[in-house]
Amino acid sequence: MTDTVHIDLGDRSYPILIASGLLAQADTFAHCPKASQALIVSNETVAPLYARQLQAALAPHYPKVEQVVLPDGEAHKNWTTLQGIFDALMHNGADRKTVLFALGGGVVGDMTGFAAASFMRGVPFVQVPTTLLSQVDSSVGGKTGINHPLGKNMIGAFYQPQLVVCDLDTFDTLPARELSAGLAEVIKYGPIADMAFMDWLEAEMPALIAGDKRALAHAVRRSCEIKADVVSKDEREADLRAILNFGHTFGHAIEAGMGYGVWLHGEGVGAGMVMAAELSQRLGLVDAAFVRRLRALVARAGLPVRGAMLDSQDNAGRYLELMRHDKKSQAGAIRFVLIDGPGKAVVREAPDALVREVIDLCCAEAVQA
Ligand SMILES: NC(=O)c1ccc[n+]([C@@H]2O[C@H](COP(=O)([O-])OP(=O)(O)OC[C@H]3O[C@@H](n4cnc5c(N)ncnc54)[C@H](O)[C@@H]3O)[C@@H](O)[C@H]2O)c1
Ligand SMILES: O=C(O)C(=O)C[C@@H](O)[C@H](O)[C@H](O)COP(=O)(O)O
Ligand SMILES: [Zn+2]
Repeated sequence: MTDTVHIDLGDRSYPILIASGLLAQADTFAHCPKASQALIVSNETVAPLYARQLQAALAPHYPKVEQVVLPDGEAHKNWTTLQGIFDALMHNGADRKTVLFALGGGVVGDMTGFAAASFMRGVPFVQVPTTLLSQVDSSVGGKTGINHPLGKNMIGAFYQPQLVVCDLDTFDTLPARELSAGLAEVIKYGPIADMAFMDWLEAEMPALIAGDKRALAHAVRRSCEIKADVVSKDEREADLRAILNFGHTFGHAIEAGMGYGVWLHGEGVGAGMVMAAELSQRLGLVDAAFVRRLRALVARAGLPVRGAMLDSQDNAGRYLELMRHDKKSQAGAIRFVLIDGPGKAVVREAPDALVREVIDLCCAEAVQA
């Protein structure tokens, strides 16, 4: 049975379909925009696994279905790879109705969405996420873009897909490290919005790690519900949507500071959530027991609970330098997503001295789960 979560954005509303076997069924795509051509955008890892199935499912709906295969990895989330999508569109004679299908994880999804937002000033696109992370987070909500060497997702656009298709069977081929990375974004929804979901995650973590489809289906559904609710209230991150950035201020600094692809996005978010929780505690917003609880859950998901060392001379200084580029910063002041009591997030500044204390503590070898 297919679960459907609706994201309510007026004329930009769309459904998120969640089930096993969706990718291989032509019916899944019956209500996609009509066009003379579709372009599947995937990468060298995912295309050999799933592009043939998707091509067959799209064939009854589009006279021509083309493919472009990108290099794999966060290090390729840049202008050069984006140009490859535009080249494929131009060489295939794409027009304003051509539909792009993003088949892959968040890297493919973010770049395909940005290509769709900008090609001919906007063509439709569909998200077909194949990682846990992309099903629970990146395929939903319309943040698209590429990285700058100094900062994550610095260039992009808000641009919503027409449809999101979460086929749970794609988890069958997902490496364990990528499953854990996806669990970071799942865990995030508990402290910021739903402590009952955090209780559920604590109980079901062994099943999730083992790839149990029942548990994963619930995690995808509940994550999409929470994200859809937040995005529908604040599509372009005027205020509320920033809570979805919990763990990301530190995490993005780790990704950029280590070099894109060394730490996975979800790994940065895992350690980043622990660091943000430590900072929340120092500001008197949560108690030590809550921080311990979150750290233990992150560790049980197979994620790092310590930050990376970015600079042997002045590690905290390097974090601060990178975090000043964060999109939430205002007038040079870094704004953090903090936990203001379990299940509630707040976005605010923190004194540099406290931030340094947290970085020094969390990047030291002694910190254990
Ligand atoms: N737009 C948003 O709201 C949003 C939200 C969260 C994350 N992101 C972005 O998403 C990216 C991370 O996404 P990700 O974790 O999916 O990483 P990813 O796209 O790099 O995919 C992870 C790895 O798994 C491979 N893969 C994908 N599906 C597979 C499958 N079914 N079987 C086997 N291998 C598979 C990929 O080829 C890749 O090597 C980051 O760039 C992050 O900034 C965006
Ligand atoms: O959708 C959002 O809003 C998020 O913040 C989700 C994050 O998980 C995601 O990594 C997002 O791309 C980060 O946004 P950014 O604006 O900090 O680049
Ligand atoms: Zn994220």
